Amino acid sequence: MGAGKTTIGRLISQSMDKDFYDLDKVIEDNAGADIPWIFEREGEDGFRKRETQALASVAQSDKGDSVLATGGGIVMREENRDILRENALVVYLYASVAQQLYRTSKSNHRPLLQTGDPKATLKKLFEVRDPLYREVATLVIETDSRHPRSVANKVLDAIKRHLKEETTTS
Ligand SMILES: Nc1ncnc2c1ncn2[C@@H]1O[C@H](COP(=O)(O)OP(=O)(O)O)[C@@H](O)[C@H]1O
Ligand SMILES: O=C(O)C1=C[C@@H](OP(=O)(O)O)[C@@H](O)[C@H](O)C1
Ligand SMILES: [Mg+2]
Repeated sequence: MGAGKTTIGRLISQSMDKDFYDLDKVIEDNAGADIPWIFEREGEDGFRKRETQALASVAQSDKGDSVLATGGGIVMREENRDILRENALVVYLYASVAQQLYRTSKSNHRPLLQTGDPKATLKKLFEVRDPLYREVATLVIETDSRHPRSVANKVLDAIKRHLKEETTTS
């Protein structure tokens, strides 16, 4: 949370002239309710079920030609990691816990952080999720000391380099 997935995803989709989806928005549209409401009524489990359904449906309907920003917890389920690996070039936007805390502090739309100690929560989630992101990612991009436009340019360059390497080695 706060790595910049939604912000950077939108920027790179514009630069690449591709459609952009934010999985949280897909979940909200399907549910006709926002994420805090889903967590309140259905708990995290209910949200995760909706998240997997939404990911599977985007992966199935999309021809692999769009940019998808996921929610931060997408790597928690093995099923989701398999879908990502099989259908996408996955970019892990790395942000330190300090940056995550700073960037998420302006919004109260993340139910998991509506606790007395969001820093401790982010730290705990980071310890579990960072290795899972590294396992599933094609590219890892560091975001801490960069503005969104500069992160987006770094992602675009890394994708171009990766695709070029893929064509020269195949
Ligand atoms: N590289 C960055 N540097 C500074 N602020 C950023 C950066 N990336 C995103 N932000 C800001 O942090 C907040 C959270 O970004 P968001 O894209 O919603 O993250 P995520 O979708 O990963 O939770 C937003 O206010 C956004 O403008
Ligand atoms: O990390 C998580 O478990 C979550 C991250 C959120 O998305 P962002 O990572 O875009 O904030 C959203 O999916 C939900 O609040 C749960
Ligand atoms: Mg987001």
